[in-house]
Amino acid sequence: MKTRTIGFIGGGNMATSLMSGLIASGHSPQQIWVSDTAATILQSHRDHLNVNVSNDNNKIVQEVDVVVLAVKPQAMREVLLQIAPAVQQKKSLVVSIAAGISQTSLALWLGSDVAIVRCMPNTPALVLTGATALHANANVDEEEKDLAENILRAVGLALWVDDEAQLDAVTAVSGSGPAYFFLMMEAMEQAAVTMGLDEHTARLLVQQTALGAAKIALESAESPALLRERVTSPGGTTQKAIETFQENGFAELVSKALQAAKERSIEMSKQLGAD
Ligand SMILES: NC(=O)C1=CN([C@@H]2O[C@H](COP(=O)(O)OP(=O)(O)OC[C@H]3O[C@@H](n4cnc5c(N)ncnc54)[C@H](OP(=O)(O)O)[C@@H]3O)[C@@H](O)[C@H]2O)C=CC1
Ligand SMILES: O=C(O)[C@@H]1CCC=N1
Repeated sequence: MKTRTIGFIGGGNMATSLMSGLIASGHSPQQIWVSDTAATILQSHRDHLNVNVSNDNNKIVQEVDVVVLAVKPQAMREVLLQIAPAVQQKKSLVVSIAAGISQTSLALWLGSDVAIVRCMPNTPALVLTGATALHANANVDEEEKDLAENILRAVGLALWVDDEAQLDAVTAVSGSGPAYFFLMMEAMEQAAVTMGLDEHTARLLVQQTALGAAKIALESAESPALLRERVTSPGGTTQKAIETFQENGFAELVSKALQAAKERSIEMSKQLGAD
């Protein structure tokens, strides 16, 4: 497929992860554009990523084939009303990464004939290990689907969902998910220091253990439950820890936390969108 130009509106955390991942996977920085309201952010992207920058969102639409919407959900309405005429005139493919902004809202603010892919990526895109689920509206043709998928696949796993409602669950699982693992790592580090390890040793042991567990889980055909059992010698140390987790409602807590994230995604689409 011909290399396309990609423009990010909003140059914050997620756009930085995606741009860095795209460049690391072989995209030319010259084919990437980014806009932001903060001059310091634009300067940093120009200096560190060598991408094209502008403080004019409509300039981004003019310059690129694919427009990626990477502002906070709260800023989305204003930005879309601002770029809608240029998007319609250029017949741009638009990819939104915003949590809780539905296809209905995006189409209302951009125009009902605009080709829109709504997706939910995550920050490990920065290290080409992202996980993204995508949903296309009825205006997106097969070539545009491939185009959107290729952008997200360049930075990790990319899966399509037919039912847009599933993106609320995806947001709760993989969109927010890296933060849950970091929380676990934080807690394990703190516990390790409390037990007498120095901070550096604690951090290295926790990081390598997380990486090792994720690699085994990915490379093995077996379930996490079976992999867990392999570590758990009867009457040994792991059993004591697992029992402590289970007696204190670990699975219920995780379920409750993910449900809260999913409900927040639904609530955001009502508060910030047109749903
Ligand atoms: N962070 C994550 O892990 C994930 C985030 N997302 C989604 O990605 C989107 C971006 O999130 P994130 O990167 O964390 O947010 P950030 O706040 O880091 O980035 C958004 C950027 O957009 C800028 N901005 C605000 N208004 C405008 C405007 N009118 N025109 C151009 N730029 C503007 C902001 O500037 P300023 O700060 O000055 O307002 C900021 O630099 C959100 O919609 C979020 O739901 C999706 C998956 C994961
Ligand atoms: O916390 C948020 O709302 C965004 C969406 C998923 C990850 N970060």
